[in-house]
Amino acid sequence: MENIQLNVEKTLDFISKEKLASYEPKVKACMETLEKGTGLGNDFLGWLHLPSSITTEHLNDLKATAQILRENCEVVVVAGIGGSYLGARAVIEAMSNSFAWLEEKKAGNPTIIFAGHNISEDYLFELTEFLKDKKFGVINISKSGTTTETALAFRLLKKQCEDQRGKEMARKVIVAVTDAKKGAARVTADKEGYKSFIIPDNVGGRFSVLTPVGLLPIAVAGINIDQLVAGACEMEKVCANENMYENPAALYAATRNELYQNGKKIEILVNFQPKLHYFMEWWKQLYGESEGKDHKGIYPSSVDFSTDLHSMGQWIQQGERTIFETVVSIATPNHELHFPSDEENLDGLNFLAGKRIDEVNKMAELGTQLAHVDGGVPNLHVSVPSLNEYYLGQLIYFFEKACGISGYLLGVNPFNQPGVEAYKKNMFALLNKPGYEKESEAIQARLKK
Ligand SMILES: O=P(O)(O)OC[C@H]1O[C@H](O)[C@H](O)[C@@H](O)[C@@H]1O
Repeated sequence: MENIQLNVEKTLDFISKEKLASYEPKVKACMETLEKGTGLGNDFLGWLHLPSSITTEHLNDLKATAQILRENCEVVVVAGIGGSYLGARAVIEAMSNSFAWLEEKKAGNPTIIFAGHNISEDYLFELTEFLKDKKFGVINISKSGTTTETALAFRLLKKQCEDQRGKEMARKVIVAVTDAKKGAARVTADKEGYKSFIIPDNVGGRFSVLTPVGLLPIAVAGINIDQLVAGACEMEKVCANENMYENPAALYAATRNELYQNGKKIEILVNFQPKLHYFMEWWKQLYGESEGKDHKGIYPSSVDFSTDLHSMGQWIQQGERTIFETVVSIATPNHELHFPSDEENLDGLNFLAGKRIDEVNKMAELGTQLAHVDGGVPNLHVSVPSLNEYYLGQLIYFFEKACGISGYLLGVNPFNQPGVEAYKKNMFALLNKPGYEKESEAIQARLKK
């Protein structure tokens, strides 16, 4: 079977081949540091050999739990934020029919919706209203078990589920994915007797999609987790290659770091397939939290083309030349649709008659690549044979491995996120959370100035 392929040819007008080649020993050293666990953040390397360590027994346990939720729920609400949300959403959106959410909700094939990733009163009000006449279940996902957004949504959902479905059924259709011992989500799960799955200590949130954090909701959505893991396993092998040119993760890490050294401070991840929108959101957290620290790091952004060619296309073509693009391109669509011919040809589109829609999309992609490279935007290209679980698994592992290497090349700890705490501290102080008395006083004094 083919694998995903990375092509960096279209960056070579901007960085030298020789300079890129000089990364080979550095990349090799970073890979060794990851393997030996001798680098910064080395207590968070559980993702590195995660795919190949997943057992059939574990997958069966996840599938059995997923089946209980599928059988007993018309809707399953997945509560989580950041790494406890984006991976599941990325895969579920990529693998679902774009209009499935408009169909009637059915037990046996529940609709998945997400909560706990914002603090919007309107969102939560509308969600609780929508759930009023639904047989719903909840997957409560939080590694720390204390994240405010998720805990807030879960308290509302737990109560509503118990009120609507009774304590006994609620116990059946509420599942927790959290730490083995710590945190409020663990305490609640143990006390209420919920089925629970453990997030390993050594896997950070943004690297956790192949743990129950991602696998459980993905299985509940009826998506093949065996294939997802199989794809990741294949990439685990491919991305262990010491030859940089045969290892897409190594080559991607080297190329983007050399571009960064040449003033390309922003990476835009591009898709021509709207189902990949949330995959790009997942990627942004992965790279943003891993590399954006010590006043360094490429700013990860994303666009959905051709939609955004009609909004951000202008900026990309002619704005400040500090950007490069990485296109994730699906080679063959899953469906066939031919453009019809029209006798009157009032719209003048008969030159497209008989063509597949994807042929037009591919010409948009090629035309965009040529235009943007001409306009001074280096272009990396990741070709994905087709959009399925297997290749999503490959993409996930490829980007994770590249992220580890890239962070070490940059000289940061890719596995922590200390900067995220600053807003939380202020919010807790402003809300007078017990334990934040000093901070509350200080922040109130500051606001009075
Ligand atoms: O899984 P949780 O502990 O609830 O954390 C959810 C997310 O929130 C945090 O603030 C971090 O920035 C993320 O890295 C993490 O994935």
